[in-house]
Amino acid sequence: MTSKPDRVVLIGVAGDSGCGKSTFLRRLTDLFGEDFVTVICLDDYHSLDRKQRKETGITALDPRANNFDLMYEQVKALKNGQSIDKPIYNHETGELDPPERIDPNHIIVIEGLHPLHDERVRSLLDFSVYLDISDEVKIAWKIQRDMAERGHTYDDVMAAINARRPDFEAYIDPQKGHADVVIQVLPTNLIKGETERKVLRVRMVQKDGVEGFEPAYLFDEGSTIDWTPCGRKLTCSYPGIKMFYGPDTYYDHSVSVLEVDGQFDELEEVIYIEKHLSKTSAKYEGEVTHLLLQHREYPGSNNGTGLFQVLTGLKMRATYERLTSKEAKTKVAANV
Ligand SMILES: Nc1ncnc2c1ncn2[C@@H]1O[C@H](COP(=O)(O)OP(=O)(O)OP(=O)(O)O)[C@@H](O)[C@H]1O
Ligand SMILES: O=C(CO)[C@H](O)[C@H](O)COP(=O)(O)O
Repeated sequence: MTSKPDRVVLIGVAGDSGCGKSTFLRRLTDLFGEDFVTVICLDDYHSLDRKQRKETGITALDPRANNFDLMYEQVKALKNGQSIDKPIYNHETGELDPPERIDPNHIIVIEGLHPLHDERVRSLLDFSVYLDISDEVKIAWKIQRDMAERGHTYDDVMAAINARRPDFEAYIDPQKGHADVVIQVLPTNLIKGETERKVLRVRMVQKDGVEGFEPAYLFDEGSTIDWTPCGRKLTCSYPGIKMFYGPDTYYDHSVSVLEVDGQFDELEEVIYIEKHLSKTSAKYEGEVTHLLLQHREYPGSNNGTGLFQVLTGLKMRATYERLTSKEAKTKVAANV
């Protein structure tokens, strides 16, 4: 950690396993600096170990396999500036290891299956994102990772996804109704029958009316816009790129949606799109493009997943800056 924080800002990153949380977290630590951010994986609050889950038939996605009372107490303590002794779930052994000491930090990220499930934990969050990967894309990513890197067969991957589905739908998916931003990753509409899921349609669903969070928009705030960027200014080979912006309703609340379908051939040219976006929370024109270029090797940098992860990171930075400057002003006013 750098210096003792005056105000701990708490961020939630929710999503199923294998949905790109690690990539998003890398973008966040790049933005804030590693020492400034502490990431807590909520798997550490599993109350049933692997053997007990197997015996009872309760999955890790089921709230009964997780200790939300402890999660709440510990997250609240960190937010109040107190250190905690956090349990550790060991994915190698499937058991709990002895706890580790975690000190408060400027930014604490709680990431995993359930950051938005428990009302008490949710109420502590200053900003939240849900990574919503459609089944088609999730299968493609899982196959790519688990077959190539972890030695699983196609049938293993499909069996694991199917076994998780009922509890995923019951307990994980509904959390997206509570998130400030939902990043939806869907198959492209540009190519009929594309099954490789290389080309993606990505939507950034931004909740309206959240204090201090100004949704980014394209061209004209509140309008509905379909935009095919100019082929001379943004090189994009077949099937091209399409963007959309407009208002919508999501889980009974009003949202502003940004969408990119397709992929960028030349990442440097994303500046052309950035110039047409407003309220990005960038500090200078070109910062969004610069952040994407900094890590062009991260998966999704050449499409809407990278672009919207960067934009969401900037919104988190804006929240951090707003809350910490408010805290400082309150202290000055109170002469502390
Ligand atoms: N934006 C993306 N575009 C293409 N593939 C991606 C993208 N994000 C993630 N992937 C693929 O999905 C895999 C899982 O991503 P990542 O490790 O970031 O997910 P995770 O949610 O942290 O998973 P876990 O919780 O299981 O560790 C990556 O190895 C990569 O193959
Ligand atoms: O969804 C998960 C979150 O990462 C894991 O499946 C869960 O944590 C259980 O882990 P393991 O399979 O290693 O016992």
